[in-house]
Amino acid sequence: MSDGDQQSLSDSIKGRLQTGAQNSVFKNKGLLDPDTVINEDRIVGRDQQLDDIITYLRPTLNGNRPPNMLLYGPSGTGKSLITNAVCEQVEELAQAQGDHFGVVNVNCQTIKSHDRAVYRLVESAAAKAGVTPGVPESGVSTDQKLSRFYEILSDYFDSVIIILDEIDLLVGRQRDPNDEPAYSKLLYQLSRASQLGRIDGHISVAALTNDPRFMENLDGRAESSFNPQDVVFSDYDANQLRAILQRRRDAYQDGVLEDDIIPLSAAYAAQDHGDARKAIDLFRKAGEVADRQGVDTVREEHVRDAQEEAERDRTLTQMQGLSTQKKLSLYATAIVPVYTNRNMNAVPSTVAYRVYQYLTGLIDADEKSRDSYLRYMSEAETYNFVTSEKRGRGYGSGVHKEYTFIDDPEVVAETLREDFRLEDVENNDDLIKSVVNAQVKEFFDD
Ligand SMILES: Nc1ncnc2c1ncn2[C@@H]1O[C@H](COP(=O)(O)OP(=O)(O)OP(=O)(O)O)[C@@H](O)[C@H]1O
Repeated sequence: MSDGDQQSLSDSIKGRLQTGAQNSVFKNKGLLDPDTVINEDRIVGRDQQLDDIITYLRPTLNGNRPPNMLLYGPSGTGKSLITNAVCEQVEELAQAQGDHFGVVNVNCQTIKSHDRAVYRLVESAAAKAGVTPGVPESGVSTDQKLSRFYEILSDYFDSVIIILDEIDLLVGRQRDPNDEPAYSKLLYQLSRASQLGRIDGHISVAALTNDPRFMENLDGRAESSFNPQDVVFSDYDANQLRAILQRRRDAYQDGVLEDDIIPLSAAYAAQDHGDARKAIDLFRKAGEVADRQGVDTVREEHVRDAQEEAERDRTLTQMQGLSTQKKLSLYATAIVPVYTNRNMNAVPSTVAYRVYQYLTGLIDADEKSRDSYLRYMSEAETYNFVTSEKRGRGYGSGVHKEYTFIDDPEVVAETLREDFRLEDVENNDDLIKSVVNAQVKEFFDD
């Protein structure tokens, strides 16, 4: 490519990028970003929870220790938002009166062990204090890390709130189901720390969870020393979700939203337990669909498309978490309607199980019994991948089940094939096709 050609290609790319940006239906898309921390004036409702948390944290500003808190409710009901909003204000007021108040925030979702959790606390506290962690991530005991954590808190803060988000997911490596979960041990240590004089200032813990029975899983010692004040967050209804979206309406350009967009996004999210995160995601995705189509208004059909896309993504994510045997059972069932020459929606379990048996041989996996296959498929039914119906095939022929896929079986098969072991299957496509057709023929022509 000559220099001139190169230049005109860059200009054309630049031009297309700029045109795209100018034509977007969004004005401030960041407002609909899941991680954006919004201003208080965009928070809708939650007055009771705000009041409670304000009451519990107020003592901090008078030099007293606030209580521990347990905030629970389904996902997307504002637990993190409200907690962080109050903590931010406490931080500002404390700073104004010359106190050192700190918020140490850790999301436990991906933390695999108690030791890792303690290290994350060290990292977070060090970042807040503007110092280095001062202990290595590995090679020293958990107790040394914990001591460093307490040292940072004592040296740099008068009072600290430790926010442990999704605490119920910090289970740790339990060798035995009766072992104490990592969160129980951590809560015990943190809530005992100031009582035992291991920290000079005040600390209190705010644990956030979706699990209303969280306290039941705590060890007795942890339960009595943690002893939190509860703050309950309930589902939002469609009206509340509507109000939440209304206050972020300026994420869009003026006049691009058709009237039904906000009510429809809110209604879809309300059907699905009233999760504000879902409502906001849907509201944003509808605009993304409109942008992709290059149109300048967001219409009802864009919300419906976005909702379908979201459902599909969720299904696929769930599917990727299945064990190999379950994937194989589902895959064997999905390829029957895809590969058969007949027009077929409902897949007889007899056919699918034979295809399953053939596939286990092909990829050298264990062949499970027919009952196991049926069990795996019942599970697939509870995940909403398929629906099933019992069918008799005439006198003396017994009863079998028939499975119908909720999503397109071709998409299901493709997703599952991405799994490493099912890649082998791809290389034998023609063979599998002929096995499927032979089994279908045998079943229906018998
Ligand atoms: N009352 C509200 N007003 C405005 N926005 C809200 C409100 N409640 C939640 N949101 C928004 O919904 C999204 C999810 O809220 P948040 O993260 O606080 O939920 P959560 O209850 O902590 O969820 P999870 O249990 O999944 O962590 C965020 O983008 C937040 O800004």
